Amino acid sequence: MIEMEDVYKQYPNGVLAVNGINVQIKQGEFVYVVGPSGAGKSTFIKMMYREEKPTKGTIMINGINLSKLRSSKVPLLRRNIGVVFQDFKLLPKLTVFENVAFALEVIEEHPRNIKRRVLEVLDLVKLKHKARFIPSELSGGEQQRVSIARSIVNYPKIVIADEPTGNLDPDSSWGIMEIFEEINNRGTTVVMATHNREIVNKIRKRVIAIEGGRIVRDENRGDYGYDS
Ligand SMILES: Nc1ncnc2c1ncn2[C@@H]1O[C@H](COP(=O)(O)OP(=O)(O)OP(=O)(O)O)[C@@H](O)[C@H]1O
Repeated sequence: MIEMEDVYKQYPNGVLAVNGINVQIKQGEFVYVVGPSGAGKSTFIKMMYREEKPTKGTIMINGINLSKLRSSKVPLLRRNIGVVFQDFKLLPKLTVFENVAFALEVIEEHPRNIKRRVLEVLDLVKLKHKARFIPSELSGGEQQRVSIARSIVNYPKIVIADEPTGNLDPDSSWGIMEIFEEINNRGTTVVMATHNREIVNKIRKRVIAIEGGRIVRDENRGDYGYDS
């Protein structure tokens, strides 16, 4: 469960990016976050994985109060939340396998378990056959699939994606969405900020629209609702 109560975020330069948000997202939901550029979508989701701290208000993630979470405990939180970015953020010199294995090596998982789990998630994203490739040898869509594999390798309860199809062509984008749906079908909460109208209107899910740092619409099976 993700819960925000009366959450505000003002950046040091004075911009009020989130202006009083109250929301609850239950375990297993799939939520799109939509809205115009600069509306506060990224700030809203960055606060869920403590990339940004709220200026005011309470954020609870699976019972953990993020405002009270010590910095030393943030890595522990991140292990339970997978994050996917628009620009993939893969390590360029590591192979696909190594990029995905990295998160398990950090927590000193047994090498045998690492291999089994990495191959399992690479199979889910249909990239087992490219385990030895490096990112520059892959298409954008394939690189994003690696980054999704990396995000779920620790069995997180929540996956947060910021504009995951933003750099991809339509075909690759639909492939990425199939994977997110599969992850969600297995019980993982998915929160996705997106500008992709076609996807939001076709694969109907809960839609939270943000404008000027506030939630202006929150609908189950909602539509994208903007022209561009
Ligand atoms: N680190 C920062 N420091 C100062 N201001 C910021 C910072 N990050 C974002 N902002 C500002 O906060 C507001 C909300 O930005 P945010 O990135 O959350 O919007 P967004 O809805 O995700 O936009 P986009 O769709 O263009 O990604 C904007 O005015 C932006 O300029």
